[in-house]
Amino acid sequence: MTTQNTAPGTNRPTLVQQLGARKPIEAFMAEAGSGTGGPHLRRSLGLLHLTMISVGATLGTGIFVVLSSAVPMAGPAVWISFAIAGLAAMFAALSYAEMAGAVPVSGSSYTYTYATMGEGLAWICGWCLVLEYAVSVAAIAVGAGEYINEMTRTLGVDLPAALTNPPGYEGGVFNVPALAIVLFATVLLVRGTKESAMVNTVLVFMKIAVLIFFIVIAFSAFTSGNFDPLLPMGTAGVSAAAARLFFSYIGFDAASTAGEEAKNPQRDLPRAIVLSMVIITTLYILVAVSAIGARQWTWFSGKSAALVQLLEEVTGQSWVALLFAAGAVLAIVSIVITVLYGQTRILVAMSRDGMVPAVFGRISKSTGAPVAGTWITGGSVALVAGLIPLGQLADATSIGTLFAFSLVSLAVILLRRSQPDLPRTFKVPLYPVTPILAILFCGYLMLNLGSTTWIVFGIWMAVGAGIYLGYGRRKSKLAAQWDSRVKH
Ligand SMILES: NC(=[NH2+])NCCC[C@H](N)C(=O)O
Repeated sequence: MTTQNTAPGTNRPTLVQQLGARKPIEAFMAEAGSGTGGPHLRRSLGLLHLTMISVGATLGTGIFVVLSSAVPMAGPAVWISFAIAGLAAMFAALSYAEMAGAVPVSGSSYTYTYATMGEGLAWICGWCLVLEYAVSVAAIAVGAGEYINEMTRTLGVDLPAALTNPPGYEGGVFNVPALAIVLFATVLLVRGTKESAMVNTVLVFMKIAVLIFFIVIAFSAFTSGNFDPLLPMGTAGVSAAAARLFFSYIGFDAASTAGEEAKNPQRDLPRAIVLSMVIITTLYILVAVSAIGARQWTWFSGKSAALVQLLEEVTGQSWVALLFAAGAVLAIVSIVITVLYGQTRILVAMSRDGMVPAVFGRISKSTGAPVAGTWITGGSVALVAGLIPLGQLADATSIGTLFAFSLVSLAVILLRRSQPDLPRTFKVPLYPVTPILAILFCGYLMLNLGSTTWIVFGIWMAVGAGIYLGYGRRKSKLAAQWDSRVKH
């Protein structure tokens, strides 16, 4: 190691210069593609696997539980709430599709922000992504204990609460199912991307099958009269429910973290992102329409597991509860695989820029995966999931996610202005209306989240700023090159 670059020379940028420093897109592409300086990620994913990564990260526990709280808010028009939330998500997804096609590397919104808005916002974005990915995946894994408990109870075995809940929550000591699922995903990811993507694809098909089973059964009890009156809670109820439902659409961006492992990223990433949104929105609206068709909207209020109860009543069978609990566990496993995958790839990109330690970017020669980084990330998430009840932090993930989404839409606009001739395999329709609407939608939903959530988010960002000033600012590769740029 030479001491030249690390010496605090007078040529280093000032804080303001460094925060605004943008890294050229050509530099991202060269680092990602060339494989200089050691093994690099392998290109093994086609359109199906990429789409299933996004569907896997999105289609989750949300849809299994959320109807019970959304139907009383919106009435039979809840399917319109799903459509509105889906539209908001689709606007953001279109922006992701354009950026992923133009800058197909693994850092997702962190990279897009670095290229268009500078290091400061890029770090903030990367730190928000840790909320969206690592923290949210731990929060989701925590729910696994509940469903596994439900499954074993149907089979006549009652697992001790001490082993299925985090400490301080219903007599819990350690949430073993949460730990086990995260470790399973970690081991799988260490073995290789292709293997993980294959397992994920199978799991996604299974969870889609459970939802289709629900849709078919519920439609068999369809009564069109249940949709009259359509708007008993007024249009305000419909939009409040839409804000609540947005959570169930988060995750479609996961494919954009696979930029360096896609066989044909320019073509397939935009397609995978848009396709996954179409699949998810269709399924959600069908679930909502069939559920309301089967039961009057007032029936849903106060039922925590409305979908399961509905199936039990319509079929008269109790094993459907087991099927649904199994569906929820499968959903959690595939979310954990895909979201953990995304987090490790974002960290690979950040480590290349010096924003996080180099160990996160070390790719194994034999598996082509960032093995050390995956163990560190998976191990930490597993411990957090087993030990910490994540209530408040989980809510803050929505703000972090929405913030990252709005940055991506802003990046679309900035990049169209700064590099109009950059090859783009996908362009958002109705530019600039679509990205502007996406930003407005995200901002509106952020404002709708409670004040405690904002405080938690503020604390999270303050911690992030501290880490940047203590680490990223000093280690930034871009700032180090600044030195040489000025010298030569
Ligand atoms: N990238 C993520 N944070 N994915 C998980 C989001 C939660 C998922 N949409 C659900 O309904 O359960």
